[in-house]
Amino acid sequence: MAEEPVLIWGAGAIGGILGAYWARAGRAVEMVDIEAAHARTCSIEGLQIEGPVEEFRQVVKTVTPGEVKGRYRRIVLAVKAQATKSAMTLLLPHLAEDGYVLSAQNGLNERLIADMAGPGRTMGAFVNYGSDWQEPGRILFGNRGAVVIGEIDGKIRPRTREMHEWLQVFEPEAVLTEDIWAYLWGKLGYGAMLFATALTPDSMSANFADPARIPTLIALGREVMAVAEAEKVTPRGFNGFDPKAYAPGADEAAARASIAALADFTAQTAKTHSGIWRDLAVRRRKTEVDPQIGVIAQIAQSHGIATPALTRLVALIHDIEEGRRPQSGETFAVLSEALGPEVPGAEVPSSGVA
Ligand SMILES: NC(=O)C1=CN([C@@H]2O[C@H](COP(=O)(O)OP(=O)(O)OC[C@H]3O[C@@H](n4cnc5c(N)ncnc54)[C@H](OP(=O)(O)O)[C@@H]3O)[C@@H](O)[C@H]2O)C=CC1
Ligand SMILES: CC(C)(CO)C(=O)C(=O)O
Repeated sequence: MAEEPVLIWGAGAIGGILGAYWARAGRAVEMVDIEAAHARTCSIEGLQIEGPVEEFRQVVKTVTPGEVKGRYRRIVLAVKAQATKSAMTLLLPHLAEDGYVLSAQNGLNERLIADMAGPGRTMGAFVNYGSDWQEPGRILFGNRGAVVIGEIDGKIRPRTREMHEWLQVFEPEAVLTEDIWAYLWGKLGYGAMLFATALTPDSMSANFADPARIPTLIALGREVMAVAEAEKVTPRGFNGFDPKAYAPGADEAAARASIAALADFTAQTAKTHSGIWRDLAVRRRKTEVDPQIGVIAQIAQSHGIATPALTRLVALIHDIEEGRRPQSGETFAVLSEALGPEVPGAEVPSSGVA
């Protein structure tokens, strides 16, 4: 009997790459995407993966949500966080009773997926490879990065091992964890910094290497790690992000060493700018700031923790989304200002937008 396909819901930068690698390895995989032209190209001419990691073209059967038929036991969700609810509404009729949704996203989407599908039908993943959807049928694979999979209750089941093995087809160093939340919170710390880099036109690496911006980047990491601690999560590190370096009371030198490692890691990718920067500067659309960063500020409030940098960051990203501010060094300086004069770089330049 033919193997039952894994369904990837969202065939963009993250989902499309998984689909292309799995199909190339002969795995049964199908994809769903709302971009009809992209779905058509992936199905007929093939999805072109390009960039320094590997270049190949691979046909992967891809349909639009309205064309999905039947039920699937294994669905990988790879849409932006703000599309999670609408994508889940569309996919739930196609999720088998004994199936599950594996989130391959940034943020705490597993919470919403568990609310909608049930905790028993939810699995988590943390992904840190870098990729950009370029146009229908073309994705840039900029760099390899950490890939981790785990159950939201921490228990490793046969299905977890099965999907770990699938992920290893794509990333041989993929990790199977009993604490996926530790990685997701680690990525939230790094993610907050990435949102700050997107306030500017500069590359991720240039931001991490800029002495004037480093104290603010560290402050963001610290705010997220303080909230993680209040949530009783001990974040795990990856690709230069060392969560202990940003923990309450940690040494400043450790945080600076982690920022230097992030400058180095992000210097070695063909994806020079974050997905957030790309949403703002290239796709001209809303970012994941509310479900990814706004949500941390909300959780912080429930613990009575102040997060001035995260709160200001959310407002500044909204300003850029809505055309009230440019992506500029001045906009970054407004973020630094939220931290008070003791943080270097906090003074807004006279030409800046207050
Ligand atoms: N790209 C990267 O390097 C990394 C991304 N991530 C995270 O991975 C997640 C996915 O991001 P990424 O792959 O970059 O995003 P993309 O926008 O490249 O891909 C998502 C795809 O899903 C489509 N889509 C949107 N809504 C639906 C829906 N309801 N049903 C089916 N398809 C839909 C999108 O179409 P449309 O564009 O028209 O909305 C798009 O083609 C995000 O949480 C991101 O933060 C994590 C690590 C790295
Ligand atoms: C930078 C990256 C690819 C993580 O490495 C990311 O998560 C993003 O673009 O938002």
